[in-house]
Amino acid sequence: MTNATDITDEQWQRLYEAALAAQKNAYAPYSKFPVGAAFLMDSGEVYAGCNVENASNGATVCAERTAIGNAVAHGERRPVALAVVTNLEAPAAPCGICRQVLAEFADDLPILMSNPEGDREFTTLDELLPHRFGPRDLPS
Ligand SMILES: O=c1ccn([C@H]2C[C@H](O)[C@@H](CO)O2)c(=O)[nH]1
Ligand SMILES: [Zn+2]
Repeated sequence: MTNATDITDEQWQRLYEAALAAQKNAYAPYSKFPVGAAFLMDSGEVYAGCNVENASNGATVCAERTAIGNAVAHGERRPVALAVVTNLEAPAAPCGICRQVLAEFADDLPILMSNPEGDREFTTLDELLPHRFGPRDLPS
């Protein structure tokens, strides 16, 4: 199982920079809360995304979900690390919907939560979503 210590400082830095760059493209005219996210996949490739809001609030998509969609659209399936950048002083964790979406593609996942100042906190999907319902729970 991949954990934060399996990811090198260089890999975390690369992910952070990709998430920070994507955050600059966030479409967040309603919340004014831009978010960037970037996944390192088992291929070694990095895929980023940003939140894309909508005048119909419920149609808003979080950065984590546009980023995983970007990875999946490139044929990738297995994320090994995630970095999320928000403008909060205390870096924010992915929302509940995104946690469930992450659980579709990873059993566990080290997650870096950061901001443009470079403050860093680490968590994992296991910590954020214990006792989850996932693809393994469906009858085959
Ligand atoms: O982890 C998070 C939390 C929130 N948002 C977005 C959704 C919405 O556009 C804005 C405010 O909730 O932030 C994300 O992209 N990721
Ligand atoms: Zn979310």
